[in-house]
Amino acid sequence: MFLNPLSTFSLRSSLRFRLPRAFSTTRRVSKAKTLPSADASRPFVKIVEVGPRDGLQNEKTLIPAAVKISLINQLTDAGLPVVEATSFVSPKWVPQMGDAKQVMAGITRSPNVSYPVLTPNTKGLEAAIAAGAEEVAIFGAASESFSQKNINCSIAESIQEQAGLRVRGYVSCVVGCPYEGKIDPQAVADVAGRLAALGCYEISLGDTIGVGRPSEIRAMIEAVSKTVPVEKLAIHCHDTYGQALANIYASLEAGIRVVDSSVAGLGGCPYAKGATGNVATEDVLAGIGQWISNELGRPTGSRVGRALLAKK
Ligand SMILES: CC(C)(COP(=O)([O-])OP(=O)([O-])OC[C@H]1O[C@@H](n2cnc3c(N)ncnc32)[C@H](O)[C@@H]1OP(=O)([O-])[O-])[C@@H](O)C(=O)NCCC(=O)NCCSC(=O)C[C@@](C)(O)CC(=O)[O-]
Repeated sequence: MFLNPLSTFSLRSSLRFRLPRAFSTTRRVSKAKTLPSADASRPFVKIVEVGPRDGLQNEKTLIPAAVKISLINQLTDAGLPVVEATSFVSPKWVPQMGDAKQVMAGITRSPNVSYPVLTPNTKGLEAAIAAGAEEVAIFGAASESFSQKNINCSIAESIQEQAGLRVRGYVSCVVGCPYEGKIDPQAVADVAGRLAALGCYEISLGDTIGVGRPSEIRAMIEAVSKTVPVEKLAIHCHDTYGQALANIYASLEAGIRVVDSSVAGLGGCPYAKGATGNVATEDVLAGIGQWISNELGRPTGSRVGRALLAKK
């Protein structure tokens, strides 16, 4: 019998994590005067599962569509509220996502779950709509070189291409770029601001190559939140140097309440050499579980949480 390992996390009850008092306004004011405080009206964290898209796009061996469909269905059954399903990009650039239409046709959609798909241009958008996508994610980079390598156009062109949509937006390379090195937080704020101006309901800030440190993530969020309200921001951390959980913690302190993650830590970007997978959904859940247990002054009741934490 196949045992769904995610079921051990009781995901259904942990889709939205109520934050402990450590993140209440009173305790945060002294820490971050310039950032909007986490407050009682936003006491939950939403997980956006990106495993089927970001997680699989860089796999060298073509994965059968049936396996991708089964993965999405299992993640849906586990209770995740958002499962990014695939991307409508050029199969010449990312062959692994060449079956996007088939995947969209094969999944069993839950009315309570969103299945955004990544679209780089109008052609991708049209194909996504034809395949029944109800939500798309668009992406720009904070680095001009990464934009050229990733989607073969400038940052400005990438945003123009998709103007007029109400969609989720990504900004890649928010602290570091594989081609340009360190990225100025203001460059991130500029791209995020333009995506927000297009009407993106949420903008996910991607540490694409996982080089960020908590202090840099915090400074970057501080800069972006002067342009885009922190309520509209999400964090998307790759775990190349094992800093993703610390960076997510810093993001929560800075007021972010949406965290992208990928089951089993799958992932990587074909145009970001050396970048490893996203932070694992299981680790985010175990980390948050450990954190709330600490707040409550008792050990976590999760066997998987204990096993994962024992390894750290
Ligand atoms: C944007 C393009 C297409 C430009 O690629 P191009 O070669 O400049 O585009 P083109 O307009 O010259 O078209 C070339 C060929 O692709 C076709 N084409 C054109 N568009 C599409 C499409 N949508 N779907 C299917 N086919 C398409 C088009 O029809 C043509 O076919 P041909 O005439 O040669 O037979 C290409 O660069 C591309 O597909 N890039 C995708 C790269 C990608 O998927 N990267 C990974 C995602 S980003 C990421 O992972 C980061 C993120 C979001 O997770 C956040 C983070 O971690 O920071």
